Amino acid sequence: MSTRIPFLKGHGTENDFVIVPDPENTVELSPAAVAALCDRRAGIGGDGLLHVVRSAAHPEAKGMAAEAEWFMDYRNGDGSIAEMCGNGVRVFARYLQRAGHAAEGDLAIATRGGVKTVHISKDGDITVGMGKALLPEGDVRVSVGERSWPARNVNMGNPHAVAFVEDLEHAGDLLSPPPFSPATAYPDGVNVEFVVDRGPGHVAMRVHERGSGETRSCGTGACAVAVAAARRDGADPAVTGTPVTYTVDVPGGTLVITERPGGQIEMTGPAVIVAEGEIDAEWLDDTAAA
Ligand SMILES: N[C@@H](CCC[C@H](N)C(=O)O)C(=O)O
Repeated sequence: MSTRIPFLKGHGTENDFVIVPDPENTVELSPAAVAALCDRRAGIGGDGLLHVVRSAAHPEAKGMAAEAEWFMDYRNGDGSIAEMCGNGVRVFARYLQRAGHAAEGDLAIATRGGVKTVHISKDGDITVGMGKALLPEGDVRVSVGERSWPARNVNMGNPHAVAFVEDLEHAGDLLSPPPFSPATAYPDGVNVEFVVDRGPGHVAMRVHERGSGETRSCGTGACAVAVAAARRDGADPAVTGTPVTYTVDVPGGTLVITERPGGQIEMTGPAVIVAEGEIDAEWLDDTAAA
């Protein structure tokens, strides 16, 4: 009988993930293996994969082990690596709670974007301290078909281009990455958000994620959108000393983003585990090798 690898499936505002608990980092997850697992027809299906490893057991996270016991080794659905995943880190925390590795309250999680603190609350939502946004200077444009828009360049550990549009339908089918200019703006690719206003402090977005395609939510993207909207609206907590909160509707739900006067951004939203099972290791090896 072939070896079985435990997995779970979870989502945060319908940004969905295959979760592979692997405390001692013994499961080899090549890019091809991750893409096979995230395949929605031939695999389990997911926008990305959360490899759950003890920080001390992962070469990229050893240095964070004193601060955070667990490392979120996040991968995009195409197998590529990203610095950070805002919905993923909440789902990661939910898994740790379910597995008995964490209780309600605060928990530090190591990510490639540094150590993040999540708060698991009684009401079921999970808040994550996302750190500060960087707003690199430079004009960027993104386009879809004949239309193009100026985009705000926001870095949440990973790169985002935020475009305010008149109608979310103008983003089209988002089956391929929206072109951007100048072509040198994002040498490692970019996540692109299309945003419309819904009311004061309230916006809605669609996103094309680097390495995953259009997803029903993106946590880092929602934070980038909230910061871009705040600056557009003339709100900067560093100047006023007052926190600024935006509600961001995504196709899969709603996220609430608050930027504090020190620049720290907090994101609150749901995180759900929906299933668990076992992966056939022989299938995974064969598929990844094909
Ligand atoms: N869905 C995530 C972002 C995942 C990484 C992104 N695709 C990238 O390549 O930067 C989120 O919730 O933040």
